[in-house]
Parts: sequence; C-alpha cells; structure tokens
Amino acid sequence: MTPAEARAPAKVNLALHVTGRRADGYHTLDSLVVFADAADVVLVRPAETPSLRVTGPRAEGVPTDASNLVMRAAAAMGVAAAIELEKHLPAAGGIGGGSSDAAATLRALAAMTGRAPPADLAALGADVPVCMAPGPARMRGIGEVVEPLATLPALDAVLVNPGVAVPTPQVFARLARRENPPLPDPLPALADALALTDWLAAQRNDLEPPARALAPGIDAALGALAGAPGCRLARMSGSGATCFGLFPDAAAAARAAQALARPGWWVRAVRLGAQ
Ligand SMILES: C[C@](O)(CO)[C@H](O)COP(=O)(O)OP(=O)(O)OC[C@H]1O[C@@H](n2ccc(N)nc2=O)[C@H](O)[C@@H]1O
Ligand SMILES: Nc1ncnc2c1ncn2[C@@H]1O[C@H](COP(=O)(O)OP(=O)(O)OP(=O)(O)O)[C@@H](O)[C@H]1O
Repeated sequence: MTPAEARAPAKVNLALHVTGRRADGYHTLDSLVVFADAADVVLVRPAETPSLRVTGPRAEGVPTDASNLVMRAAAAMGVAAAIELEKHLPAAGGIGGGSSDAAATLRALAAMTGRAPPADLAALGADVPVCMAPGPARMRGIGEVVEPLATLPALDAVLVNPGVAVPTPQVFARLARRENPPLPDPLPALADALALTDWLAAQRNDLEPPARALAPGIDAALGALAGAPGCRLARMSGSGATCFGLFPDAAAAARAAQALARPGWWVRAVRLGAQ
C-alpha cells in the first residue's frame, strides 16, 4: 500500500431551501451546491494504529482526537492509517470543512487500500455525500440525494468568513419556518454565469435569517461584499458564517478580495464550479 493524498475543496451552497423536517429532527433541503478552488488537503499513510496530525494555517481549534471527521471516516472504512490534515478552510464556517475532509479521507483511503467507501455516507455528515465527487450538484433529502449538474456555468466569487464560528444545529433550531418552497423542478437552462447569477438572485438561503440573528458578523460580511465594486449577488453559504459574493470576472473578484481584507476575516477570491 502506498500513501495517498486528496483535496477537500470548500463547498458553497449557492441556494439552500429548507423544505421540511423529518421525524428524526433532520431537515429536508433543496440546495444548489458548487465547490471552490480553495481546499484542505488530506494525506493518508498505512499504519499499525490510527493517528492524526492537523497542520496548516487554519489548524487552530480543529479537533485532533477521534471526534475529527477524518478519523470517523477512517473508522467507518475499517482502515488504520496515519492521517495528516492540512487545514486551509475555516471550521464551522458553512463551507463544509469537516464534511469535505471526511469525503477526501474516504477517497484517499479507497485509493490506498482498494476498498470501497461505506454505503451510508450521510451517517458521517449530511454534506458528505455531495462532497464525495466534488462538482456542481443539486442536493436533496437531508443531503443524501445528489444529482450532478455537469453543465452549470462556473462563477468568479469572493468568500468572506467574518471570524465567527456558527454551530449548525443552533441555526436550524432558530428557523422561523421549516416548510418553504423548493427550487424549481426541473432547474431552468442557465447558459452562462450572468444567467445563473440572475436566476440565483430569485432563490434563497433559508438559513441566512436565523444565522444573522445568531452572529451579527454575518451582516458585516454581506454588507461589505454587496458594496464591493462589481458584486452582482451576496449570500451566505450553508449554515454560515461564510458568505460569498459573485463577480463578473476573476479580476473583479481579486480586486474585491484585496479591498475586503481586514483583521479577523478570512477572505479568498475563488472560482466556483470549475473542478
Ligand atoms: C446546512 C448544510 O451545510 C447544507 O449544505 C448541511 O446540511 C450541514 O451538513 P453537515 O454539517 O454535514 O451536517 P451534520 O453534521 O450531518 O448535522 C449537523 C446538525 O445540523 C442539523 N441538520 C443538518 C442537516 C440537515 N439536513 N438537517 C439538519 O437539521 C442537525 O441538527 C444536525 O445535528
Ligand atoms: N476535519 C474537521 N475540520 C473542521 N472541523 C471539524 C473537523 N472534524 C470535526 N470538526 C468539528 O465540526 C464542527 C463544524 O464542522 P464543519 O466545518 O463541517 O461545519 P460547517 O463548515 O459549518 O459545515 P456545513 O457547511 O456543513 O454547515 C466544528 O465544531 C469542529 O470542531
């Protein structure tokens, strides 16, 4: 067995409609998901006993014990491995840090051992199924129903995390309304980035109002993005607090990222949906 590496790209919910709640308390979603060219990196090596080392610029505060989702992913595959997790993405940030790391671990361990990943991916986290093959997708159920959208146009964006960790369960618990309209079915044909952006403006992230009530820093991030020259749409991803702004091209996104930089904020110009 030789070591293997996998990238764990940031997940962005371009739209996130909460459509109901199941008897077990999990919410049903209808979400348009894309991935960014900003990522954590997972490296796995064969070992007698499982171990984890967390490195990188965003390692602080990330669990290094069995509660880390990469360790839970390895345990679910029944593989003992020495894992190195290089953190670049803010944790508890609404861009699937833990879920994308778990999915990357499963891909790396599958490459290292030849074993198949476990069948019940959602048991590791509702975002793990969509993170298994990172690409544009419509996600439904509680996250286990994933429909790839190969033709979705790529977008130039800026991600802003205002430095507040927002626990996902608290955001769902504060929803004023659990039954909301789903995305249109089927989705319309969206020829280019501008058509996609215009259409997205009429969709929602239903978790944005409860997250804003919990973490006022989100208002500041959304306001700053919306006021950046060229920004066509500013919205929160997942359960927050990371927000994204959509821009006409990579140069406008890069200029905005530079202008938005401030202490305590994580700001990145990214390309969404072009993996
Ligand atoms: C909000 C999203 O980020 C949208 O992509 C995800 O659905 C959250 O995915 P995740 O972080 O992998 O979520 P999990 O770790 O499975 O769940 C964390 C908590 O969020 C709530 N949760 C999550 C997903 C879902 N469909 N309904 C929920 O109510 C539950 O309280 C759950 O205990
Ligand atoms: N590999 C990991 N990276 C980051 N956080 C992790 C990891 N494993 C476990 N955690 C824990 O999970 C919690 C948040 O996980 P995660 O980063 O997936 O949230 P999120 O980005 O808000 O997810 P989502 O976009 O699905 O709402 C944190 O409290 C953190 O302690």
